[in-house]
Amino acid sequence: MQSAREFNFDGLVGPSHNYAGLSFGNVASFSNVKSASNPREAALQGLAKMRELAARGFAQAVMPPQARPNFRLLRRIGFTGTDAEVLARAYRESPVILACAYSASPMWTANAATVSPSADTFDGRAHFTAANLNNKLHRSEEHLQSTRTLRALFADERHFAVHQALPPTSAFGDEGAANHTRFCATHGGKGVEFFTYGRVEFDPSAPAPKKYPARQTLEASQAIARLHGLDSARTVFASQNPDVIDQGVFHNDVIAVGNGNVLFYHEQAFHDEGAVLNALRNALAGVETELTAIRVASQVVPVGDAVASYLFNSQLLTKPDGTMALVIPQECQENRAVARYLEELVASGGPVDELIHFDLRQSMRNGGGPACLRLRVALTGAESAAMHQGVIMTEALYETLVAWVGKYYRDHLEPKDLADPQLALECSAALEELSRILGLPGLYDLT
Ligand SMILES: N=C(N)NCCC[C@H](NC(=O)CCC(=O)O)C(=O)O
Repeated sequence: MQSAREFNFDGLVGPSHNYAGLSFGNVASFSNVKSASNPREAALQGLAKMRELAARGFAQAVMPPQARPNFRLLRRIGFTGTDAEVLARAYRESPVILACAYSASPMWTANAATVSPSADTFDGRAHFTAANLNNKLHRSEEHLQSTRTLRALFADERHFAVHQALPPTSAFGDEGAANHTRFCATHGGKGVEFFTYGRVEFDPSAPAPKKYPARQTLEASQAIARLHGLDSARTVFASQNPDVIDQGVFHNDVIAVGNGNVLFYHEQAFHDEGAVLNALRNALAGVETELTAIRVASQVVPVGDAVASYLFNSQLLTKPDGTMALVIPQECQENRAVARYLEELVASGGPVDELIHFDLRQSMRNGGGPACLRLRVALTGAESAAMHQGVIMTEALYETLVAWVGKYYRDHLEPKDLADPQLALECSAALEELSRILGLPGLYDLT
């Protein structure tokens, strides 16, 4: 068995970060619609998290933002003319579609792809499938750039396979790693891949939410397991609890997180909690690992508090000494039930003995916590040497990116600002420089 480390690829927030209320079913996105955003602060908050985790010795990398506005989308739906004319007409006729074309949503890289480390796959390569995100217009074209970015970062086909997104139809609704967790004894050893879904396209009698959309289907999860060549004995599929989707749990990573042999979850997360635990225990027995389940009861933390604080949208990270730290948003400290629970958790003598909290308010107001902002990629030594090195977070890269943000980002964006042609020019100048900073000259197809 080869040893491996888990890299967290955090999304760098793009210069057009704004609040447009585009995600029906995501409570924060809906409640902050049309409020003013601060893209500069958003990017700096994300960078501060990356810097701190890198400084603590965790393997940390950065995933670049995507080109905005998405002129390709706007032109394809009939907004023609010069760039300035396209923006003016879109703003006049459909400001919400203009907001979709401007969304900085690729910052939530947990939704960029599903990743299976090489220890789990049939051909011993790390496999990635870009997520089609076809439930929401503003996210439905991210996969084009995500595939391009992943192929630029993981170009060596001896080590990596990057699959294009699944067909963009509701049967294959796929939201990437937000509904996927891997359990293992060590990152380099064989693991159990755990897929959660909210709906089954071809079984109308299967559980499904009534009020909000289920973004992930069983069919999509199964397709990814097939593409990645996973062993069925070490793959578990589980239905989310549709009632919690209807309370704002639009991705499973809003109600559960896993790392190593630990599943940290709310008792209402799954449709059939007992069956999920049994399936995970059985599959883990095959890799000689015992599941540690940390279950949070509704009496202690009601679902509403979990959604408001993003307690479970935390990163559970294994420290060099083998204990785990929970990376939480500061909203967890501000919620009484959650803060009390967390005090008890770290004092309990269990695997989690440290809390690391961050101010991620700008992202949180769109429903994106610490776990949304990162894509986990477990890599062996040879694989991490083969990936593009320019995105690995170092103190020097941090300083460079802070200066870059200071040069290009606004500190105030309101809906009316999206009509300003100057903003589009600022965004494209910023990305042009960023691709030079990261050493990825062909990263963007700006034609
Ligand atoms: N849980 C995970 N992994 N990711 C969070 C994604 C948040 C994102 N919000 C948004 O896209 C809001 C955009 C707006 O309303 O302006 C979404 O709903 O897809």
